[in-house]
Amino acid sequence: MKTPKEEIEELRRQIREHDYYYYVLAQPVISDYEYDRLMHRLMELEAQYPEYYDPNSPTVRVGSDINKNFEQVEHRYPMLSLQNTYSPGEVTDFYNRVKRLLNEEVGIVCELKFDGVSISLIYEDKQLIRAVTRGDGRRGDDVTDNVRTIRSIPLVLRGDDAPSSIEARGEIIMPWKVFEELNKEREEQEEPLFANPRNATAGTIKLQDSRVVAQRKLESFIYYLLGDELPTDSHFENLTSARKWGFRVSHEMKRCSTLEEIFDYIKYWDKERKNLPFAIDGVVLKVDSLKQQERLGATSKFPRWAIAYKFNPERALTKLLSVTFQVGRTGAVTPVANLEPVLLSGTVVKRASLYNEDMINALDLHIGDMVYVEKGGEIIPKITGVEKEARSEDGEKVQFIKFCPECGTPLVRDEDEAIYYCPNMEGCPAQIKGRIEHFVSRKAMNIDMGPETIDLLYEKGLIKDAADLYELKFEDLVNLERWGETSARNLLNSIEKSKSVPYERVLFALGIRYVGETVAQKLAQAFPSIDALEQASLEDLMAVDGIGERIAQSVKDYFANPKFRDFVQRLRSHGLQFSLNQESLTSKTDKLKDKTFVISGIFKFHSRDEYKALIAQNGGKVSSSVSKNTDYILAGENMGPAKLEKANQLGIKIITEEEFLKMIE
Ligand SMILES: NC(=O)c1ccc[n+]([C@@H]2O[C@H](COP(=O)([O-])OP(=O)(O)OC[C@H]3O[C@@H](n4cnc5c(N)ncnc54)[C@H](O)[C@@H]3O)[C@@H](O)[C@H]2O)c1
Ligand SMILES: [Zn+2]
Repeated sequence: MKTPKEEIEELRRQIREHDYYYYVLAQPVISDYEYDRLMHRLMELEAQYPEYYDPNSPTVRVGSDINKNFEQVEHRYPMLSLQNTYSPGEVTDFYNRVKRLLNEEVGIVCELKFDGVSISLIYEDKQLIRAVTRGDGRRGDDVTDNVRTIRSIPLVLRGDDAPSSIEARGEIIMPWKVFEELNKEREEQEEPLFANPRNATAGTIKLQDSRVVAQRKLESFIYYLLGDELPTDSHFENLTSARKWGFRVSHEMKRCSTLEEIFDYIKYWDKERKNLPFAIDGVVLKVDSLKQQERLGATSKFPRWAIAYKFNPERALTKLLSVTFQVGRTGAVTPVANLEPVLLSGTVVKRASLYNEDMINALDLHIGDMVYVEKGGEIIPKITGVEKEARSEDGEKVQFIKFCPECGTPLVRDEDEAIYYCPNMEGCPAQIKGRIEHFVSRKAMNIDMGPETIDLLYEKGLIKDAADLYELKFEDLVNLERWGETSARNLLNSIEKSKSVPYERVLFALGIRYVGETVAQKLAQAFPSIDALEQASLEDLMAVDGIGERIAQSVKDYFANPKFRDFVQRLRSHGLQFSLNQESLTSKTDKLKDKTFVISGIFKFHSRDEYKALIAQNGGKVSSSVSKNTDYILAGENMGPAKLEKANQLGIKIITEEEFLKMIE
């Protein structure tokens, strides 16, 4: 049995550890709910044993996000956290307490609790001069350059009645859609996924390259104003005015004067939050009058005039059957939990991501454990806790493997990303096959072969890398088990056809680390041939919009490796496209003379910009909206329904990519 003192110390240590993962690394290893339980237990013990008071305890201090890569700035007014609760009873207590203390009419403003990163914006002479994170509550990181890229944050305040100097506090958030795209991209690149939009935002706002921040499409909401020039005593009214000055203020805030109204608001948003385009984790209740706020004051950690009610997470309890370790094409090893199927927010969950070793250790997982699963958005569910009481004796502790499950090579750990890699790039079958799979995928070379075919050809020794595909012969294939003339011919045709896949997709197909589809397009535009790309210096590469040091370095590393240079050389000798097709880009015809096109949807053969260029080169015009002047709609997959309807109404001809390319042949 632990003594209370030991338990208090242990909790403080654990919470500090989790603060570091959460605030500094933006990679929490336990759920907020678990964290809040630890904190709650610590508060309970500290109240019971006041002799162990410590001014540095996490119960008295704001968790710090300070990062040594930024300059720290003092806050003019301390930036505190919020008292939080999961219990409706404590909301009632809060309401009764402020009424009793103030002993007069109290208005309460209910707001959404945006799940992002808090920011302080300083305006002087109506100009944004600084943006600072909460830091440790007294000083925060100066992230002005990054914040300037967020469209919904005004750089200059508008209107004659806007105060000349003011501090606006709010939340920077990443909408679900952006979050999901970012994670999808990271999954393709085998980079560690962000657990939720809050962590993705926290990671983004602390990036060193503002250009990358700009691409992440962050948004913001302002929820508090400070300064000597505020128009009224009402927090609600002031925020309403702030809209006119150019701030984005949520329309979902509501002024309430009874407990009943407050609970209606809470109930409504507990359901309705699923329909919001961004994450919220609760609602915030604030005393409306600034004078009353001042009378109530604050502790060292939170104001007494506000409370956050947090929603219970949607989670399910199920059994952990086993853990498998998957090796991807970059050698990154990801642990995956196999679960007894369980229903969670409408879908059956069988597998969950375990992210990395730190997470496995923090959860102290054993096979056979009853575990909690939660969903962070539409993506893969994750394990957020273990029901320790339900643990059976014989369940083996889950340990991260030390050797590659595919080739037996000892794994190496990348400390920056807390990820294990199999370093056997050239010999590890999982990596070799993974690279070929990537090479042939639809968005890359679009060669029609599935993982089973790759497996088979690899096992037979017919392919050892993607360049070998171009050396396959009819005789190699036709006698394979369950193959015949047709399948052999189809595959060879598909391979042959891939030789005309444009340069930027070939670049993507190479599988250079961090070079996804979009990056490949940018590189191809900036370096129109592989020779130019190979010769580019780190600075040349970083001069391209959206290419940071990490990507640039990865490209340099790729071409510095003789094995990869040789691989590229072999592909080249087979006639793949290694430069932008200058001829087709400059050739001018008037095949599309006087024709106006609207481009809509997602395309397989060329990018949207390339189609625009092709239309222009052939004498046509491109317009962004459908009107009676439109001659053709060039439609890819998932064309917008509004455009489709309009086109049908006006009787405009809709053509496919294939049809379009025929027109300019
Ligand atoms: N999982 C983990 O390991 C881990 C670790 C540390 C902290 N946490 C989580 O973070 C919480 C503590 O973080 P915190 O101190 O930032 O508190 P918090 O996130 O619970 O609440 C305070 C924050 O809410 C934000 N907020 C959003 N909408 C707001 C609004 N309308 N008005 C005012 N503020 C609004 C502000 O940024 C404010 O700083 C914990 O309760 C826990 O849930 C989790
Ligand atoms: Zn391996």
